[in-house]
Amino acid sequence: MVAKAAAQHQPSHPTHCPAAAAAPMDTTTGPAPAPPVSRPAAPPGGIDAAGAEAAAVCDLRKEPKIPEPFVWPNADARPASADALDMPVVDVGVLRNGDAAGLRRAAAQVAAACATHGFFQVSGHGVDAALARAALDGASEFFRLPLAEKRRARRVPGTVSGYTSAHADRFASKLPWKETLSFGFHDRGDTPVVADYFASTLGQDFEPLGRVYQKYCEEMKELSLTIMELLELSLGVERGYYREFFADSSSIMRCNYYPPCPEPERTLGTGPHCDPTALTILLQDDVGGLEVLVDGDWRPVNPVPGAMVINIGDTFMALSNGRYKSCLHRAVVNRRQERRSLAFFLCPREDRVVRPPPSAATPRHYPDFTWADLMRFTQRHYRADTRTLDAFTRWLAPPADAAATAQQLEAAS
Ligand SMILES: C=C1C[C@]23C[C@H]1CC[C@H]2[C@]1(C)CCC[C@@](C)(C(=O)O)[C@H]1[C@@H]3C(=O)O
Ligand SMILES: O=C(O)CCC(=O)C(=O)O
Ligand SMILES: [Fe+2]
Repeated sequence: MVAKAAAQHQPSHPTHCPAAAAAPMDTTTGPAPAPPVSRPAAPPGGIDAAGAEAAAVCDLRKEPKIPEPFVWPNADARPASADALDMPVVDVGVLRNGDAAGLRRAAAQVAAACATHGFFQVSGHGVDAALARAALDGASEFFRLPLAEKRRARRVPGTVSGYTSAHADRFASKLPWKETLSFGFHDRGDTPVVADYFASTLGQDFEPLGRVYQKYCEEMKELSLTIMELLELSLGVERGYYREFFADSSSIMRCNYYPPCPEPERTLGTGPHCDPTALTILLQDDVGGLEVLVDGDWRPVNPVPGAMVINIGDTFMALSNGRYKSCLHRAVVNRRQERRSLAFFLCPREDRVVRPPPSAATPRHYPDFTWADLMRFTQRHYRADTRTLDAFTRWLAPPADAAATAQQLEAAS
């Protein structure tokens, strides 16, 4: 069974979108975040990380009760308290068909959504329906494999790529009731990096699935760049600024698999968080489970057949200098049905400096940073939650008084 573990300290979650309260960058905020919260060594007689992972969600579906490490605080797991979020389904086809009125409508829909809860859905995206279905079904095919086969792709510590079960190799409490398979995507060279990842990690039998995800990621990138054009238009910033910023992007593809759960009200498939990345394109199946926190209420995002869910992440919130909001969301699970979702996380090239366009840059709300640094922060030092960007900002540049204290301690020693 998953090793018992000390609870991790996590800040409580504000009841509104934190960015909505974003003030100009304040370098005098409190002390740097808690030190890196990594998985404590398994207790004597406990099982090690690999054992914990093996005993995690894969083998637990048959249990009548969920193990303690999967139990989340009520504040995080409290039930949805309102109707589904009424979010626009924006027809992004208007960016290509010359419909000027349609374009103005789409820009207005996106502006209203992104300046509040940061979520909207898109139709007219041009992603082939058969490809989307193959990508979802391919996820089921992978997650149905025996654990030993899935573990051949297990996550390399300190990176985001690979297979994990409940993140039991990283965390010791508040384990998410999910399995995930993540891999990187970029098209800066001629190599089909996703197809190669599947063939090299899972073997020749998985070449067809690797080609499905290679094609899927290529289409996700193209859709991301189209959405960047719409975001430029809706923000009134220099045309091409965001599209060019992500032309050489490095992104993360994540397949989420949420098994049925015997006690869904006590755990979460994915805990409350803001995506640290720039933009997320989520293809979900028809089960439902994604919820967004809006004015203190968890609001379900109902699946719309053929549409894809888009949300702003921390990196784009910084690129818009806080005008568009990266907001708290989570995924709940249920007793009866498995659920699958495919999240394409658009990220800048690792070394690009994240900085808003000149027209939107004063006063600055966030410091310059690179995605490489923010990604490393989430993979090695801080479990992404609702305060990741604030914690990262403090981690990057501790407030002056903290630096002075460190010098005094240094001098006194
Ligand atoms: C950069 C990333 C870290 C996570 C995957 C991508 C974007 C979303 C992040 C995540 C899903 C936010 C909730 C917590 C998390 C640990 C998870 O539940 O998977 C996050 C991902 C991660 O750190 O692997
Ligand atoms: O599965 C979902 O609906 C949401 C998952 C999510 O928010 C994430 O993986 O970042
Ligand atoms: Fe997310």
